[in-house]
Amino acid sequence: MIIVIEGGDQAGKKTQTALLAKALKQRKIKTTTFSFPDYKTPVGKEIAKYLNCKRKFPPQVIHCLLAANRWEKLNEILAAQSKNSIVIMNRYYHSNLIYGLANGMKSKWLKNLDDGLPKADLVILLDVTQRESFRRKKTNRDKFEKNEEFLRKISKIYRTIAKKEYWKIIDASKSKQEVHENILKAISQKIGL
Ligand SMILES: Nc1ncnc2c1ncn2[C@@H]1O[C@H](COP(=O)(O)OP(=O)(O)OP(=O)(O)O)[C@@H](O)[C@H]1O
Ligand SMILES: Cc1cn([C@H]2C[C@H](O)[C@@H](COP(=O)(O)O)O2)c(=O)[nH]c1=O
Repeated sequence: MIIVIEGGDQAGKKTQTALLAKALKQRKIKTTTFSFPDYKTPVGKEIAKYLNCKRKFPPQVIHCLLAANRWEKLNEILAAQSKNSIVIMNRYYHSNLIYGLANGMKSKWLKNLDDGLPKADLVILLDVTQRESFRRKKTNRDKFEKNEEFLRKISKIYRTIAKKEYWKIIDASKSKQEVHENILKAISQKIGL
C-alpha cells in the first residue's frame, strides 16, 4: 500500500511522515519512507540547484526532472512493495501535477511524466494556507516557496484537485498531534489499524 502525504510548503509533511512511520512501526507494521524530491540522486542535485536559484530551467524541464527523480527511485519503491511494506511518500507525483498546473503546464502532459510508477492507494492532503506557510518559515525560502502569489495558487489548486480526486483533506493548521490523529483515522478507515 502506498500512502502519500501531500501539501504546500511548510504544511507539516515531513513532521507527519515521521509521526506516521513511528506509529505504524509501533503497531509492528513494516514501513518504508520516501521523500520527493530526493536531493541525493544525480537528478535530485540538479533540482536542488534550481530551487536554490543556482540553475535556470524552463518550467517544462524542471517538471521533467522532478518526475525523473521518482523514476530514479523506482527499483527501491518496488523492492519495498515486494517486502509487503507500507510505503509512505512525503510528496509523490501529485506534487508535480499541482505545481506543474500552477506553472502553466497541462494536466495530461504532467500525468504522462509519471505514468507507470506505482500508484498511490491513499492521498492525504495537509491543507495549509499561504499565510500559515509563511508564518512557519520566514527566511531561506526556495524558488517556489518565496512567491506569495504562487503559494496562494498552490493552496487553491490542491483543494480543487483533492476534492475532484477524492483525496483525504486534513486541516494542517491544527496542532501536530491533532493532525497526526486525523491521519491515523483516515488510514484506519482505509485499512483498519
Ligand atoms: N501542525 C503544526 N503546527 C505548527 N507548526 C508545525 C506543524 N507541523 C509542522 N510544523 C512546523 O512547520 C515547519 C515545517 O514542517 P515540515 O518540515 O514538517 O513541513 P513540510 O511540509 O515537510 O515542509 P516543506 O515541504 O516545505 O519541506 C517546521 O518548523 C515544523 O516544526
Ligand atoms: C516532488 C515535487 C516537488 N515539487 C516542488 C514542491 C516544492 O516547492 C519543491 C520541493 O521542496 P521541498 O521543500 O523539498 O518539499 O518542489 C514539484 O513541483 N514537483 C514534484 O514532483
